[in-house]
Amino acid sequence: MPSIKAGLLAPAVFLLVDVCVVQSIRSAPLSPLLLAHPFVTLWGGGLLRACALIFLRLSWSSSWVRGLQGLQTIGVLCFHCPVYVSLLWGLGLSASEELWSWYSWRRLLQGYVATAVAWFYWNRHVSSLFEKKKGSGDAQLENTGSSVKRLMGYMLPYTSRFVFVMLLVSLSSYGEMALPHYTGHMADWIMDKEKPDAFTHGIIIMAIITISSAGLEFVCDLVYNHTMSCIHMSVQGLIFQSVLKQEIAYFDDTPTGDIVSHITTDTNTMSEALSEELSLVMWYTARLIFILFFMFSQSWQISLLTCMMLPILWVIPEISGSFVQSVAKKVQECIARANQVATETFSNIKTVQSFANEDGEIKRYEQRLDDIYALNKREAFAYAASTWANNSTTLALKVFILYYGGTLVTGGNISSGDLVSFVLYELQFTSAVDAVISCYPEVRKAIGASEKHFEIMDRKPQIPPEGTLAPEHLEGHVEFKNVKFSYPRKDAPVLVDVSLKMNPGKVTALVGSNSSGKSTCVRLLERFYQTQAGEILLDGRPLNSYKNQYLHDKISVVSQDCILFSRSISENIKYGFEDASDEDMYRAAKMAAIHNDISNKNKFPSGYQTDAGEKGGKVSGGQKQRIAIARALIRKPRVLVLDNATSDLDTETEHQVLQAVLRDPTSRCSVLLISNKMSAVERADHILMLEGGRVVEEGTHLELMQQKGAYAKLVNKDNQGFQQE
Ligand SMILES: Nc1ncnc2c1ncn2[C@@H]1O[C@H](COP(=O)(O)OP(=O)(O)OP(=O)(O)O)[C@@H](O)[C@H]1O
Repeated sequence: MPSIKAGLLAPAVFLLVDVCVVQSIRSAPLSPLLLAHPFVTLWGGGLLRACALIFLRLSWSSSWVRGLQGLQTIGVLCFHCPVYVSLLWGLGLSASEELWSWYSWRRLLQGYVATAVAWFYWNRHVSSLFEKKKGSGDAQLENTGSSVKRLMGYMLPYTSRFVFVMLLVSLSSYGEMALPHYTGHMADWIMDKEKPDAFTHGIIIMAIITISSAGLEFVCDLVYNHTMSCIHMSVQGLIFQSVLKQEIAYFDDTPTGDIVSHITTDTNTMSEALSEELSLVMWYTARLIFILFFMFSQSWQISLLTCMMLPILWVIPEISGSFVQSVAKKVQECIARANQVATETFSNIKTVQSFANEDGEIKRYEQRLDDIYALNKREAFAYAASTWANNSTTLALKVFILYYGGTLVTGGNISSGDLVSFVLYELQFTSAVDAVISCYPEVRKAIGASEKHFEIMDRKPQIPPEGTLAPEHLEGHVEFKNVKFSYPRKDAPVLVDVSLKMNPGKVTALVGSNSSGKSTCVRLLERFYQTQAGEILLDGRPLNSYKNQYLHDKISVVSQDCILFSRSISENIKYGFEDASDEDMYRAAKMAAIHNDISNKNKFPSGYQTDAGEKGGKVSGGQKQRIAIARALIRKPRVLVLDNATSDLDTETEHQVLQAVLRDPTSRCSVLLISNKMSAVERADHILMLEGGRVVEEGTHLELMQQKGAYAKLVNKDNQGFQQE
């Protein structure tokens, strides 16, 4: 209650002061000089009113009064009458009555109504088009501005198409809006005995306009939708590109589902909202302009009246709609409570029956149903009242316009045809204004959504720029020098101090318990992350000085979860290396000990053309791993990393693959073997034992077994597990 009082106090005080000022001017003995210049009195009076109210505004603490709204209201209240009278005078219309009666009670009351209407327009609709969201500042406006600029940037290559579309929209809207004009005049032409052909001409013109407008609309929609889908595709492609460029840490932090939904669903929603809503805003704005043009050219008096009555048409559905909504919400809550009783009863049916409380539960449920029934009655009443209120205000407006229009027709100001056209325009006008106002927030929302897309597009991958080295010949020597590393957003270091060397033609094995950091070493070698201290050298040069593409060609990694794509085996082996010859593919498959399997029609019915199935579902685990190894070997890498990639192979096949790789003169590369199978590790040339991110032991299998340290323990544990199995 106090807030309502405080809210009403400002307008009440302003009203009182204003009435006092106007009545003082009215009763003041005006000097003969002023009487001779009524315009000076008119404008001077307005100025005096404004000064008094502005003075009051300065001494008022209410934000509404002190804000822009207060100033606008004062402006409309004090100057609408001087402006109106001056306009009448400027147009050569009779202004004498208005000039001498502006301070009468009737005019004063009319002035307040006009001010209230103007306030409503500004407050409820016009200002909402420009308003910033609560709590957001200039930054958001700036963001929106820059997003609009960026979006325009994507539209720029299609400028000629958009100009064409705008032209078609204007022509089609003009045609459409000219129809009510002709419809109205049909009434005049039927009666016109002097021009018997006018009616037929009118019909022909209307038919031509209708067909042309529909044709233009069709072409316009076609061009517009095609252009928007081109823009959508290019934006989606750019987002995909920029996401792909991000560092691996970005993918660690961002769930894959989010990324995919962002690239597909979010961009789709944004584009659809932008293209659909923007097209609606475009169409209805064009229509609105032409409707206003035709309305004002038909009768400026009824046009002004319609504009003034429009807020009533908006405010009544808003009030009645919110009442219906609040009752509907209560009904939903009541239904939920009734459901809760039913769920509780049925889920605890044994307890209910054992206490013989069936009747009690039925009563409880019936009480809830009674509540719903009572609310349903209220909802039905509210709905009927709201529909009645909406329909009767619309009808009242029409009757009012017809009455006023009728007086203008009988007064000879407009023809009856003009009035009919006007009523038709009035129908279109309300729906066009409604459409523009309801679509605009959607366009803003879509622009807001685009900010997120641009954020991703602008994101710079947080890895140092790639190097320039791409030497023709690479030996494949790898050296980790006192490498220290911890994952982003993870404080504890994963690698504390790791030093290791890998040499061409040799197998270096990395072993250790789970989470000791083995795979992390591989990720660093692939340059997915950056070391925090120490360095990784490839042929004596820092890894970062090599080109990315070159590095990934020369270092091939096969991991345990090797993924095959739903394509042919041949396409899977040549993945990312499509230019490779079939001979290269056979060579790689032979080295990976999979060629014989693929050539066997019982296992692979179409040989290399057999489809691997989704995620390689049609291929066994061991075959999948060997195909993945062939995929790595086809590139003739200088460093081959097998990170648990031979877990599904028996020890003999694994050894056979490694020997083939090491013996082959063209691919005599450095091999890093990470495996939980100690039998596979045994044959490595050099073994490093990792524990807590440190190399705790290193040497050959025999040397390490003799040390009887951590490695020996691991081997013994593995053997025990094997024996138990
Ligand atoms: N992307 C990541 N972000 C944060 N922490 C990670 C990430 N990947 C691995 N880790 C953590 O780093 C540590 C070492 O992981 P790593 O995968 O290198 O161990 P591993 O020795 O290969 O283990 P396993 O034998 O089980 O595969 C683990 O504690 C793991 O939880």
